[in-house]
Amino acid sequence: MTEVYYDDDADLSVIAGRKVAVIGYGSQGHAHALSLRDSGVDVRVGLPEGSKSRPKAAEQGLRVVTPFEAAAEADVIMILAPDTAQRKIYAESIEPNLTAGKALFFGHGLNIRFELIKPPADVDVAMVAPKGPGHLVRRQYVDGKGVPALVAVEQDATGGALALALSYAKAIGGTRAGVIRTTFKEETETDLFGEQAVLCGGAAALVQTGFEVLTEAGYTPEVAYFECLHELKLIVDLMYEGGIARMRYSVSDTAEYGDVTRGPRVIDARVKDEMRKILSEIQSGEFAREWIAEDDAGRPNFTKLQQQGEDHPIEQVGRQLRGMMSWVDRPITETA
Ligand SMILES: NC(=O)C1=CN([C@@H]2O[C@H](COP(=O)(O)OP(=O)(O)OC[C@H]3O[C@@H](n4cnc5c(N)ncnc54)[C@H](OP(=O)(O)O)[C@@H]3O)[C@@H](O)[C@H]2O)C=CC1
Ligand SMILES: CC[C@](O)(C(C)=O)C(=O)O
Ligand SMILES: [Mg+2]
Ligand SMILES: [Mg+2]
Repeated sequence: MTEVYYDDDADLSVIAGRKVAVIGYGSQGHAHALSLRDSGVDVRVGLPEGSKSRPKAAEQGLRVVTPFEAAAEADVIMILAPDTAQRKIYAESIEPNLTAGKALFFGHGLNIRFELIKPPADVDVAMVAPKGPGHLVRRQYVDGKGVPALVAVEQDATGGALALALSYAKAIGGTRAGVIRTTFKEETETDLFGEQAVLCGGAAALVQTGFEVLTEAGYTPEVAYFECLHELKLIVDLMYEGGIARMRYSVSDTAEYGDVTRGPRVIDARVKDEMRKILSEIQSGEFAREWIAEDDAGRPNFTKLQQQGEDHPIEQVGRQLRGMMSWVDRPITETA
Protein backbone atom coordinates (compact mmCIF):
# COMPACT_ATOMS: atom_id res chain seq x y z
CA MET A 1 0.00 0.00 0.00
CA THR A 2 1.21 3.52 -0.82
CA GLU A 3 2.75 5.39 2.11
CA VAL A 4 0.60 8.24 3.39
CA TYR A 5 2.27 11.08 5.32
CA TYR A 6 0.46 12.66 8.26
CA ASP A 7 1.30 15.54 10.62
CA ASP A 8 3.85 13.49 12.59
CA ASP A 9 5.79 12.75 9.37
CA ALA A 10 6.41 16.43 8.55
CA ASP A 11 8.47 19.06 10.37
CA LEU A 12 6.91 22.52 10.27
CA SER A 13 10.21 24.19 11.24
CA VAL A 14 11.68 23.37 7.81
CA ILE A 15 9.33 25.73 5.94
CA ALA A 16 9.20 28.14 8.89
CA GLY A 17 12.93 28.62 8.45
CA ARG A 18 12.58 29.75 4.82
CA LYS A 19 11.25 32.83 3.04
CA VAL A 20 8.30 31.85 0.85
CA ALA A 21 6.89 33.68 -2.17
CA VAL A 22 3.38 32.79 -3.33
CA ILE A 23 2.93 34.02 -6.91
CA GLY A 24 -0.78 34.58 -7.55
CA TYR A 25 -3.65 35.13 -5.10
CA GLY A 26 -6.57 33.26 -6.64
CA SER A 27 -8.25 30.03 -5.58
CA GLN A 28 -5.06 28.24 -4.46
CA GLY A 29 -2.83 31.27 -3.91
CA HIS A 30 -4.96 32.88 -1.21
CA ALA A 31 -5.38 29.55 0.59
CA HIS A 32 -1.65 28.79 0.61
CA ALA A 33 -0.53 32.31 1.52
CA LEU A 34 -2.99 32.73 4.40
CA SER A 35 -2.47 29.26 5.85
CA LEU A 36 1.33 29.51 5.54
CA ARG A 37 1.16 32.81 7.42
CA ASP A 38 -1.15 31.35 10.07
CA SER A 39 1.34 28.47 10.47
CA GLY A 40 4.11 30.95 11.28
CA VAL A 41 5.81 31.09 7.88
CA ASP A 42 7.43 34.26 6.47
CA VAL A 43 5.33 34.74 3.32
CA ARG A 44 4.99 37.45 0.70
CA VAL A 45 2.57 37.48 -2.26
CA GLY A 46 3.83 38.26 -5.76
CA LEU A 47 1.33 40.07 -8.01
CA PRO A 48 1.83 42.51 -10.90
CA GLU A 49 1.07 46.21 -10.35
CA GLY A 50 -2.60 46.66 -11.24
CA SER A 51 -3.59 43.06 -10.45
CA LYS A 52 -7.16 42.95 -9.12
CA SER A 53 -6.02 40.44 -6.48
CA ARG A 54 -3.69 42.99 -4.87
CA PRO A 55 -6.31 44.72 -2.64
CA LYS A 56 -7.64 41.34 -1.44
CA ALA A 57 -4.21 40.13 -0.35
CA ALA A 58 -3.37 43.45 1.29
CA GLU A 59 -6.72 43.54 3.15
CA GLN A 60 -5.84 40.14 4.60
CA GLY A 61 -2.67 41.64 6.05
CA LEU A 62 -0.26 40.03 3.58
CA ARG A 63 2.73 41.87 2.19
CA VAL A 64 2.29 42.25 -1.57
CA VAL A 65 5.20 42.90 -3.93
CA THR A 66 5.75 42.28 -7.64
CA PRO A 67 6.46 38.70 -8.78
CA PHE A 68 10.04 39.76 -9.57
CA GLU A 69 10.57 41.21 -6.07
CA ALA A 70 8.94 38.19 -4.43
CA ALA A 71 11.18 35.79 -6.35
CA ALA A 72 14.26 37.86 -5.48
CA GLU A 73 13.45 37.93 -1.74
CA ALA A 74 12.30 34.37 -1.27
CA ASP A 75 14.13 31.07 -1.30
CA VAL A 76 10.96 29.01 -1.83
CA ILE A 77 8.90 30.24 -4.79
CA MET A 78 5.44 28.70 -5.21
CA ILE A 79 3.78 29.48 -8.57
CA LEU A 80 0.00 29.67 -8.15
CA ALA A 81 -0.86 31.79 -11.17
CA PRO A 82 -2.91 30.26 -14.03
CA ASP A 83 -1.10 27.38 -15.76
CA THR A 84 -1.16 29.27 -19.07
CA ALA A 85 0.53 32.34 -17.52
CA GLN A 86 3.29 30.47 -15.71
CA ARG A 87 5.90 30.20 -18.47
CA LYS A 88 5.95 33.98 -19.00
CA ILE A 89 6.06 34.71 -15.26
CA TYR A 90 8.90 32.22 -14.94
CA ALA A 91 10.92 33.76 -17.79
CA GLU A 92 10.40 37.38 -16.70
CA SER A 93 10.33 37.27 -12.91
CA ILE A 94 11.54 33.97 -11.53
CA GLU A 95 14.38 32.70 -13.73
CA PRO A 96 16.53 35.83 -13.18
CA ASN A 97 16.21 35.28 -9.40
CA LEU A 98 16.46 31.50 -9.25
CA THR A 99 19.90 31.17 -7.70
CA ALA A 100 21.46 27.87 -6.63
CA GLY A 101 19.82 26.18 -3.64
CA LYS A 102 16.45 27.90 -4.00
CA ALA A 103 13.27 25.88 -4.42
CA LEU A 104 10.68 26.25 -7.18
CA PHE A 105 7.27 24.88 -6.16
CA PHE A 106 4.12 24.14 -8.16
CA GLY A 107 0.49 23.36 -7.26
CA HIS A 108 0.03 21.41 -10.49
CA GLY A 109 2.63 19.86 -12.77
CA LEU A 110 1.53 20.88 -16.28
CA ASN A 111 4.36 23.32 -17.02
CA ILE A 112 7.08 20.89 -15.92
CA ARG A 113 5.47 17.75 -17.40
CA PHE A 114 5.14 19.37 -20.82
CA GLU A 115 8.49 21.22 -20.58
CA LEU A 116 7.04 24.72 -20.82
CA ILE A 117 9.33 25.61 -17.90
CA LYS A 118 12.85 24.16 -17.68
CA PRO A 119 14.49 25.11 -14.36
CA PRO A 120 18.27 24.97 -13.88
CA ALA A 121 19.73 21.82 -12.32
CA ASP A 122 20.97 23.50 -9.12
CA VAL A 123 17.52 24.27 -7.64
CA ASP A 124 14.94 22.05 -5.96
CA VAL A 125 11.79 21.55 -8.01
CA ALA A 126 8.80 20.16 -6.13
CA MET A 127 5.03 20.14 -6.02
CA VAL A 128 2.41 20.42 -3.31
CA ALA A 129 -0.91 19.80 -5.05
CA PRO A 130 -4.05 19.85 -2.89
CA LYS A 131 -6.73 17.47 -4.16
CA GLY A 132 -9.47 20.02 -3.81
CA PRO A 133 -10.53 23.55 -4.76
CA GLY A 134 -8.48 26.29 -3.10
CA HIS A 135 -11.39 27.90 -1.30
CA LEU A 136 -12.09 24.59 0.47
CA VAL A 137 -8.36 24.14 1.16
CA ARG A 138 -8.54 27.36 3.15
CA ARG A 139 -11.93 26.63 4.75
CA GLN A 140 -10.77 23.20 5.92
CA TYR A 141 -7.55 24.66 7.35
CA VAL A 142 -9.50 27.30 9.29
CA ASP A 143 -11.87 24.60 10.57
CA GLY A 144 -8.89 22.58 11.90
CA LYS A 145 -9.20 20.03 9.09
CA GLY A 146 -7.37 19.58 5.80
CA VAL A 147 -7.63 18.64 2.14
CA PRO A 148 -5.46 15.68 1.06
CA ALA A 149 -2.49 16.64 -1.10
CA LEU A 150 0.07 15.12 -3.42
CA VAL A 151 3.77 15.94 -3.19
CA ALA A 152 6.35 15.29 -5.90
CA VAL A 153 10.02 16.03 -6.31
CA GLU A 154 11.29 16.62 -9.85
CA GLN A 155 14.77 17.81 -8.82
CA ASP A 156 16.44 17.39 -5.46
CA ALA A 157 19.47 19.66 -5.75
CA THR A 158 19.80 20.25 -1.99
CA GLY A 159 18.87 16.77 -0.75
CA GLY A 160 16.06 18.33 1.29
CA ALA A 161 13.31 18.77 -1.30
CA LEU A 162 10.94 16.10 0.04
CA ALA A 163 11.23 17.32 3.65
CA LEU A 164 10.59 20.86 2.42
CA ALA A 165 7.53 19.83 0.38
CA LEU A 166 6.08 17.84 3.30
CA SER A 167 6.69 20.75 5.64
CA TYR A 168 4.91 23.11 3.22
CA ALA A 169 2.03 20.62 2.92
CA LYS A 170 1.75 20.54 6.71
CA ALA A 171 1.61 24.34 6.86
CA ILE A 172 -1.48 24.42 4.60
CA GLY A 173 -3.24 21.55 6.41
CA GLY A 174 -2.51 18.77 3.90
CA THR A 175 -0.89 16.36 6.35
CA ARG A 176 -3.95 16.57 8.64
CA ALA A 177 -5.84 14.68 5.91
CA GLY A 178 -2.97 12.70 4.34
CA VAL A 179 -0.27 13.40 1.76
CA ILE A 180 0.85 10.95 -0.92
CA ARG A 181 4.12 11.08 -2.81
CA THR A 182 3.78 10.96 -6.59
CA THR A 183 5.59 12.26 -9.68
CA PHE A 184 4.94 15.37 -11.78
CA LYS A 185 3.92 13.04 -14.62
CA GLU A 186 1.38 11.10 -12.56
CA GLU A 187 -0.10 14.19 -10.87
CA THR A 188 -0.45 16.09 -14.14
CA GLU A 189 -2.00 13.29 -16.14
CA THR A 190 -4.39 12.06 -13.42
CA ASP A 191 -5.41 15.60 -12.41
CA LEU A 192 -6.23 16.56 -16.00
CA PHE A 193 -8.08 13.28 -16.56
CA GLY A 194 -10.05 13.61 -13.32
CA GLU A 195 -11.19 17.17 -13.99
CA GLN A 196 -12.07 16.48 -17.64
CA ALA A 197 -13.70 13.05 -17.51
CA VAL A 198 -15.16 12.81 -14.01
CA LEU A 199 -15.10 15.76 -11.59
CA CYS A 200 -15.87 18.78 -13.77
CA GLY A 201 -16.50 17.73 -17.39
CA GLY A 202 -18.16 14.38 -16.73
CA ALA A 203 -20.23 15.51 -13.75
CA ALA A 204 -21.41 18.77 -15.36
CA ALA A 205 -22.41 17.02 -18.59
CA LEU A 206 -24.21 14.28 -16.65
CA VAL A 207 -26.21 16.84 -14.63
CA GLN A 208 -27.08 19.01 -17.65
CA THR A 209 -28.08 16.01 -19.76
CA GLY A 210 -30.27 14.51 -17.02
CA PHE A 211 -31.96 17.92 -16.55
CA GLU A 212 -32.53 18.24 -20.32
CA VAL A 213 -34.06 14.76 -20.63
CA LEU A 214 -36.55 15.46 -17.83
CA THR A 215 -37.52 18.99 -18.91
CA GLU A 216 -37.78 18.05 -22.62
CA ALA A 217 -40.16 15.26 -21.54
CA GLY A 218 -42.36 17.93 -19.90
CA TYR A 219 -41.35 17.63 -16.26
CA THR A 220 -41.09 20.76 -14.09
CA PRO A 221 -37.65 22.45 -14.27
CA GLU A 222 -37.61 22.95 -10.47
CA VAL A 223 -38.24 19.24 -9.88
CA ALA A 224 -35.58 18.36 -12.46
CA TYR A 225 -33.09 20.73 -10.77
CA PHE A 226 -33.60 19.20 -7.33
CA GLU A 227 -33.36 15.69 -8.77
CA CYS A 228 -30.30 16.09 -10.99
CA LEU A 229 -28.20 18.79 -9.30
CA HIS A 230 -29.17 19.62 -5.72
CA GLU A 231 -29.49 16.02 -4.55
CA LEU A 232 -26.23 15.05 -6.24
CA LYS A 233 -24.31 16.82 -3.46
CA LEU A 234 -26.18 14.87 -0.80
CA ILE A 235 -25.49 11.58 -2.59
CA VAL A 236 -21.81 12.47 -3.15
CA ASP A 237 -21.47 13.43 0.54
CA LEU A 238 -22.34 9.83 1.41
CA MET A 239 -19.75 8.53 -1.09
CA TYR A 240 -17.16 10.96 0.39
CA GLU A 241 -17.87 9.70 3.91
CA GLY A 242 -18.10 5.97 3.26
CA GLY A 243 -17.58 5.16 -0.40
CA ILE A 244 -20.16 4.02 -2.94
CA ALA A 245 -21.13 1.25 -0.48
CA ARG A 246 -22.37 3.78 2.12
CA MET A 247 -24.41 5.63 -0.50
CA ARG A 248 -26.00 2.33 -1.54
CA TYR A 249 -26.68 1.45 2.12
CA SER A 250 -28.51 4.73 2.63
CA VAL A 251 -30.66 4.86 -0.51
CA SER A 252 -33.73 2.67 -0.99
CA ASP A 253 -33.51 -0.85 -2.44
CA THR A 254 -35.43 0.50 -5.42
CA ALA A 255 -32.75 3.16 -6.02
CA GLU A 256 -29.95 0.66 -5.53
CA TYR A 257 -31.48 -1.81 -8.02
CA GLY A 258 -31.90 1.03 -10.55
CA ASP A 259 -28.31 2.13 -9.85
CA VAL A 260 -26.66 -1.23 -10.50
CA THR A 261 -28.83 -2.13 -13.51
CA ARG A 262 -29.15 1.30 -15.25
CA GLY A 263 -25.92 3.08 -14.27
CA PRO A 264 -23.76 0.89 -16.54
CA ARG A 265 -26.16 1.65 -19.43
CA VAL A 266 -25.49 5.38 -19.02
CA ILE A 267 -21.74 5.06 -18.54
CA ASP A 268 -21.28 2.29 -21.08
CA ALA A 269 -18.40 0.90 -23.16
CA ARG A 270 -18.58 3.83 -25.58
CA VAL A 271 -18.15 6.29 -22.71
CA LYS A 272 -15.23 4.26 -21.36
CA ASP A 273 -13.59 4.28 -24.81
CA GLU A 274 -14.04 8.06 -24.98
CA MET A 275 -12.44 8.38 -21.54
CA ARG A 276 -9.46 6.35 -22.80
CA LYS A 277 -9.20 8.70 -25.78
CA ILE A 278 -9.25 11.73 -23.49
CA LEU A 279 -6.49 10.15 -21.40
CA SER A 280 -4.33 9.49 -24.46
CA GLU A 281 -4.75 13.14 -25.61
CA ILE A 282 -3.49 14.18 -22.17
CA GLN A 283 -0.56 11.74 -22.18
CA SER A 284 0.59 12.71 -25.69
CA GLY A 285 0.58 16.42 -24.86
CA GLU A 286 -2.20 17.08 -27.40
CA PHE A 287 -4.49 18.60 -24.76
CA ALA A 288 -1.74 20.84 -23.34
CA ARG A 289 -0.80 22.11 -26.82
CA GLU A 290 -4.46 22.79 -27.66
CA TRP A 291 -5.05 24.67 -24.38
CA ILE A 292 -1.89 26.79 -24.66
CA ALA A 293 -2.77 27.69 -28.29
CA GLU A 294 -6.35 28.55 -27.27
CA ASP A 295 -5.05 30.83 -24.52
CA ASP A 296 -2.48 32.46 -26.84
CA ALA A 297 -5.30 33.19 -29.32
CA GLY A 298 -7.36 35.00 -26.64
CA ARG A 299 -9.54 32.01 -25.67
CA PRO A 300 -12.24 32.41 -28.41
CA ASN A 301 -13.63 28.86 -28.22
CA PHE A 302 -13.36 28.69 -24.42
CA THR A 303 -15.26 31.98 -24.03
CA LYS A 304 -18.04 30.76 -26.34
CA LEU A 305 -18.41 27.47 -24.48
CA GLN A 306 -18.34 29.22 -21.08
CA GLN A 307 -21.20 31.46 -22.27
CA GLN A 308 -23.20 28.45 -23.45
CA GLY A 309 -22.81 26.91 -19.99
CA GLU A 310 -23.94 30.10 -18.28
CA ASP A 311 -26.97 30.33 -20.58
CA HIS A 312 -28.13 26.76 -19.86
CA PRO A 313 -31.66 26.77 -18.36
CA ILE A 314 -30.47 24.85 -15.30
CA GLU A 315 -28.51 27.93 -14.18
CA GLN A 316 -31.56 30.18 -14.17
CA VAL A 317 -33.81 27.81 -12.26
CA GLY A 318 -30.94 27.01 -9.91
CA ARG A 319 -30.37 30.67 -9.05
CA GLN A 320 -34.04 31.08 -8.12
CA LEU A 321 -34.16 27.96 -5.98
CA ARG A 322 -30.88 28.60 -4.19
CA GLY A 323 -32.14 32.10 -3.40
CA MET A 324 -34.64 30.42 -1.02
CA MET A 325 -31.90 28.40 0.73
CA SER A 326 -29.69 30.91 2.54
CA TRP A 327 -27.38 28.19 3.84
CA VAL A 328 -26.56 26.97 0.32
CA ASP A 329 -25.30 30.21 -1.18
CA ARG A 330 -22.44 30.51 1.32
CA PRO A 331 -19.58 32.67 0.00
CA ILE A 332 -16.95 30.25 -1.25
CA THR A 333 -14.40 31.89 0.98
CA GLU A 334 -14.21 34.61 3.56
CA THR A 335 -11.07 35.93 1.96
CA ALA A 336 -10.79 35.89 -1.82
N1 LIG B 1 -8.25 26.11 -8.53
C1 LIG B 1 -7.85 25.09 -7.74
O1 LIG B 1 -8.48 24.79 -6.74
C2 LIG B 1 -6.64 24.28 -8.05
C3 LIG B 1 -5.62 24.82 -8.80
N2 LIG B 1 -4.44 24.15 -8.89
C4 LIG B 1 -3.34 24.77 -9.61
O2 LIG B 1 -2.99 25.98 -8.90
C5 LIG B 1 -2.51 26.95 -9.85
C6 LIG B 1 -3.31 28.24 -9.70
O3 LIG B 1 -4.63 27.98 -10.13
P1 LIG B 1 -5.88 28.79 -9.52
O4 LIG B 1 -5.69 28.97 -8.05
O5 LIG B 1 -7.10 28.12 -10.03
O6 LIG B 1 -5.69 30.20 -10.22
P2 LIG B 1 -6.73 31.43 -10.26
O7 LIG B 1 -7.13 31.64 -11.66
O8 LIG B 1 -7.79 31.25 -9.22
O9 LIG B 1 -5.83 32.66 -9.74
C7 LIG B 1 -4.83 33.20 -10.48
C8 LIG B 1 -4.10 34.25 -9.66
O10 LIG B 1 -2.89 34.55 -10.37
C9 LIG B 1 -2.85 35.94 -10.59
N3 LIG B 1 -2.10 36.22 -11.80
C10 LIG B 1 -2.55 36.27 -13.08
N4 LIG B 1 -1.52 36.60 -13.90
C11 LIG B 1 -0.43 36.76 -13.09
C12 LIG B 1 0.91 37.13 -13.33
N5 LIG B 1 1.35 37.40 -14.55
N6 LIG B 1 1.76 37.21 -12.27
C13 LIG B 1 1.34 36.94 -11.02
N7 LIG B 1 0.06 36.61 -10.73
C14 LIG B 1 -0.80 36.52 -11.76
C15 LIG B 1 -4.30 36.38 -10.66
O11 LIG B 1 -4.37 37.79 -10.42
P3 LIG B 1 -5.56 38.73 -11.02
O12 LIG B 1 -6.57 38.83 -9.93
O13 LIG B 1 -4.90 40.03 -11.27
O14 LIG B 1 -6.06 38.05 -12.27
C16 LIG B 1 -4.87 35.54 -9.53
O15 LIG B 1 -4.57 36.13 -8.28
C17 LIG B 1 -2.60 26.29 -11.21
O16 LIG B 1 -1.37 25.67 -11.45
C18 LIG B 1 -3.68 25.23 -11.02
O17 LIG B 1 -3.61 24.15 -11.92
C19 LIG B 1 -4.21 22.95 -8.27
C20 LIG B 1 -5.19 22.37 -7.52
C21 LIG B 1 -6.51 22.92 -7.44
C1 LIG C 1 -10.91 19.38 -10.12
C2 LIG C 1 -10.30 20.64 -10.64
C3 LIG C 1 -8.87 20.91 -10.15
O1 LIG C 1 -8.00 19.91 -10.63
C4 LIG C 1 -8.90 20.86 -8.64
C5 LIG C 1 -9.74 21.78 -7.86
O2 LIG C 1 -8.29 19.98 -8.06
C6 LIG C 1 -8.43 22.27 -10.70
O3 LIG C 1 -7.52 22.29 -11.55
O4 LIG C 1 -9.01 23.30 -10.30
MG1 LIG D 1 -7.15 18.78 -9.15
MG1 LIG E 1 -6.50 20.61 -12.01
